[in-house]
Amino acid sequence: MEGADASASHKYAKELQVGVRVVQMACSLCQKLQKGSVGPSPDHVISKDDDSPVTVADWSVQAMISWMLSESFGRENVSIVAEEDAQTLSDDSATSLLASVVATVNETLAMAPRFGLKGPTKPLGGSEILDAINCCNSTGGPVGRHWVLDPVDGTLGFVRGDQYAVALALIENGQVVVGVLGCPNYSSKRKLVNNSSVRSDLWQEGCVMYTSKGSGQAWMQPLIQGHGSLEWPNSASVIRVSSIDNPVMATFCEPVEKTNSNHSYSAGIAHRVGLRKQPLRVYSMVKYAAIARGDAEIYMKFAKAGYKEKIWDHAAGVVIVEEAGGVVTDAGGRPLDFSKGVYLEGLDRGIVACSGVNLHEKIIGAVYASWDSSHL
Ligand SMILES: Nc1ncnc2c1ncn2[C@@H]1O[C@H](COP(=O)(O)OS(=O)(=O)O)[C@@H](OP(=O)(O)O)[C@H]1O
Ligand SMILES: [Mg+2]
Ligand SMILES: [Mg+2]
Ligand SMILES: [Mg+2]
Repeated sequence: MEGADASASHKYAKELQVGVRVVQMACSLCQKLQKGSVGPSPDHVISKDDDSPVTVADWSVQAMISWMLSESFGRENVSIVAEEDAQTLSDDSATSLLASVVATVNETLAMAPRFGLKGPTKPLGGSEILDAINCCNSTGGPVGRHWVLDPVDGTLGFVRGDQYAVALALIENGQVVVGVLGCPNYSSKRKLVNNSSVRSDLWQEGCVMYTSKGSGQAWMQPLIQGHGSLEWPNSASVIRVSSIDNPVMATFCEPVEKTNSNHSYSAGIAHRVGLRKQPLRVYSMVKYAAIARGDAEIYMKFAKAGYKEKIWDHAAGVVIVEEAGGVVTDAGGRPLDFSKGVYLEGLDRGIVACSGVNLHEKIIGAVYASWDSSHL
């Protein structure tokens, strides 16, 4: 694997290599569910206590990655902070749901050798799979190593056959040191377009992006197709942020759902800064991927007051954008703090990711100038 191999002597070489491979496996799992070749219909959605959606894909990816990380690094060495828990799946009324997760996970683990990894010698049972999901209950913090996983980020995008991401990061002593972002519907060849009606089967293939902190480079490889002859190690290319720093030419992206980010506030900022293009509304951390790859220059997210951003929604994307040459801060211009546990504690108003300092300064300046008139 270029990129990860090129830095084989690097401190995080093994973490990066395993991380990229398990995210490749997870993307393959999600694509199979989305194509309906395994498990229930991808739009079979269960509502969590906070009314947000979860699917077989979310649980299956979390179980599979948790099992593979434990297998690769030793269960006792692995601390994982992840979005999902297995409470609903453990319920007596959820036997068919659990059966779908068990089948999906085992089918994916059986493919591990194709991705250069070792799977289990026999299929995992329901209790092992529940255990793999439940052991991702670490709360992170300022000391030690913690993996951070969003098994399916942008579940709504996944359900709608649109953009979604598998996001895995490693935090060491409060700093994000490895980031891997799988984007199954974001072609490594085609640009992102503002058209949520484009069906995923027309996107052909997705990509995985990855980096380690301080490497000064971020990489992208196409998805390994789960069929045909597998070519591993796969080709990888360096990605870089856009060089555009004129607001007139810049594209900004933001969440699709108004409930997740204040669209009218970001429109006000865009106007103040002199952005002319329509916002690119994209589900999930694919927004960070678009900045890192140079398909867009600005990402803004202004959640409602009182909403606390979680580390798994940002860790992988932030380090990839930074190493690709970009800047990510809160809306006050301060770096995001991944050392305080599950939440980005102390976050000032929102998140601003930019391809360069020039645009970033303009956006932060506009936030300061406009805050009094905002309605967040
Ligand atoms: N109220 C509210 N405000 C802000 N953010 C919220 C909120 N509720 C949820 N979330 C988190 O947002 C994640 C999806 O963010 P996106 O940027 O993909 O939003 S959007 O779907 O494009 O609208 C989503 O990630 P997933 O749950 O992994 O899909 C949530 O962690
Ligand atoms: Mg969710
Ligand atoms: Mg998420
Ligand atoms: Mg999620």
